[in-house]
Amino acid sequence: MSDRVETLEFQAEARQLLQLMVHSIYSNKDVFLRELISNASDALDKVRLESLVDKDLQVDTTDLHIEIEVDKEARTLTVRDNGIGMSRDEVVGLIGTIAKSGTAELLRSLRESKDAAASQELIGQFGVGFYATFMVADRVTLLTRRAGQAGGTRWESTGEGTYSVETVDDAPQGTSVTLHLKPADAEDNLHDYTAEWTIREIVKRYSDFIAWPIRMTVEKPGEDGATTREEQTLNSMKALWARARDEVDEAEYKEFYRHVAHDWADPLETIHMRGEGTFEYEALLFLPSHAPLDLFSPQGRRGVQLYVKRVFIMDDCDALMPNYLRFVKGVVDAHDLSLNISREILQQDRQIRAVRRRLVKKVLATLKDLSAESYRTFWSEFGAVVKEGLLEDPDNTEALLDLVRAASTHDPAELTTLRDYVERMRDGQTEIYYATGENRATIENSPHLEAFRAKGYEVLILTDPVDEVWVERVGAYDGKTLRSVAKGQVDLETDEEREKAAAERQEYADLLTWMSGALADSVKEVRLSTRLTTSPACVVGDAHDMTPTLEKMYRAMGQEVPRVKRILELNPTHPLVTGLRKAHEQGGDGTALTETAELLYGMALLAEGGDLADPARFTRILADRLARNL
Ligand SMILES: Nc1ncnc2c1ncn2[C@@H]1O[C@H](COP(=O)(O)OP(=O)(O)OP(=O)(O)O)[C@@H](O)[C@H]1O
Repeated sequence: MSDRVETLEFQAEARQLLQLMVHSIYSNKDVFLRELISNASDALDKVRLESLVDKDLQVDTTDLHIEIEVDKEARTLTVRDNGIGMSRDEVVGLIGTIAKSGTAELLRSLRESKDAAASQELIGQFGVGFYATFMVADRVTLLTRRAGQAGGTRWESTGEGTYSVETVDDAPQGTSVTLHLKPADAEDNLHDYTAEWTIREIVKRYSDFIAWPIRMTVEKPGEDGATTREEQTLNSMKALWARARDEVDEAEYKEFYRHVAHDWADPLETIHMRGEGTFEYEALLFLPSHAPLDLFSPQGRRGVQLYVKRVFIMDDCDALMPNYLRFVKGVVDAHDLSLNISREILQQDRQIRAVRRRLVKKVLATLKDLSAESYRTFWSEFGAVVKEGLLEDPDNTEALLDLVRAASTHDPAELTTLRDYVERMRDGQTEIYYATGENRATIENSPHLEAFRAKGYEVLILTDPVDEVWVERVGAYDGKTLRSVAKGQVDLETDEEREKAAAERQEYADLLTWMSGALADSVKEVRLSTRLTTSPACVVGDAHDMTPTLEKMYRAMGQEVPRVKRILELNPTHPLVTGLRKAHEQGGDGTALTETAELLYGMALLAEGGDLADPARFTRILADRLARNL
């Protein structure tokens, strides 16, 4: 029946990824088998779970397994499972499309990266799954039937732009994927995937821990010279997390990590623990060595799978790991839960909450004990996420503050801990100074830092968007207030300087009153500064005002926030400011004075990397002034 066959186009992003696979940018082609086995294993997990939850589902789960079959003559390799299978719509939706978040970014990064090794790394982070088959096959056929449904679906493609889907009457439940193999090519790392030992070796290396039997019929020489055929299970099927730590070697942990994390790189650290007593569980968790592309995407994949007595229950078990540790990957196998447990019930469960608290403590303790080098890697990849914990997890504030690393004016290259900052604090210094902004260069050149630098005070340089928020929320470290250099009054002066400042305030009183009026639309006050040594002016906030970066951040998120007027501070030793005072005293031209005030305010905004409200007006006034002085 012709209406049963359809030729469809791959979605644009899928097509681009396939191109990469067909032209095989990834040198380790063997991994295609791991990907197929991994998908089959997930499909078996799902059918077992569905049959437990839905008693009416017509499905035989007595012999769930994966089968590998080769045909040397036809040069095909088939991976078959009797798992959940896919409906026709699912085949089109799941195989013809890439719904994964981060795909667009991945493709953009791949286009921009000229270096082959970097491309491999990127694609490895993303995990190409089923498409990896096109590295080794020039045609792939998939036959599948969803558990509980009558008809099946046959899908086929050469990986070049289109695929066909056909409804078929009879297909066994589950999925079989048949690869029409490209010729072996040792130079291109394309092995002969019809050779028994090759398959055996790949399965052992990548998929030994898979909890379902992976079977293959192998040939054995019989006694009389004839060959006999026999079915063998290729994997040991041992759930890694249930084994004692000293019975698992590094290579096994790494492979398991790749399976759960869909990451082709090695983990940074492995945490294998067991909870005993009233609520028993085993946990095998990993800290990745690099951030996934979707780390900051709300749809991003999160880390921990929940099993109950070896039965897979769910991916992304958010009840077990807080959002700020979403990069932690792994498995928790809880012994005393119902198989029908739902996400909502898990969130409420007292014991699960206790497990989560222990897991969090363990992860934080592991991070604290990482070697300096590993921690550096960790912090550069995940620091911005861990700092979210300072907003989300008040119970662990202290531990989290000890994990924080920040750039500082103390050292141009090395990050510092808060503890080390405190130890370096000067005599009489009671506060921890920090500056926030988009990048180090802008912050370092900002006028706000001048007096701190001149007087030798160390300032932390915070450039992650979350920094603005956590410093406010936490407020202090080790009893020392965290104080922004761009907010409130700064008091770094000696008594003598204080006296001088009081006299200056008298002198400048008229100018300040007049300027506060002239700039009333833009600022709430004009005052003299104690933080400037070289710049004529800067803008600062009141101690509890929202900063411009935060204002921008909220607006970008679509939130309406009131515009916060800031304070303009003048440097009473700068010739432009003293000159303005004199001109004002002598009752100079009102328009010219107002324009000078505007220029001062505009320069202060520019110096901190801010935006002018009316850049055209600023430029015109400036150009007029320069022209008059030529
Ligand atoms: N053997 C199978 N049985 C049932 N569904 C499958 C099977 N193979 C693939 N699928 C479905 O197709 C989807 C896409 O598979 P694919 O391997 O491309 O990506 P993935 O497994 O989701 O992620 P990753 O790329 O990280 O491995 C799967 O999520 C699954 O829903």
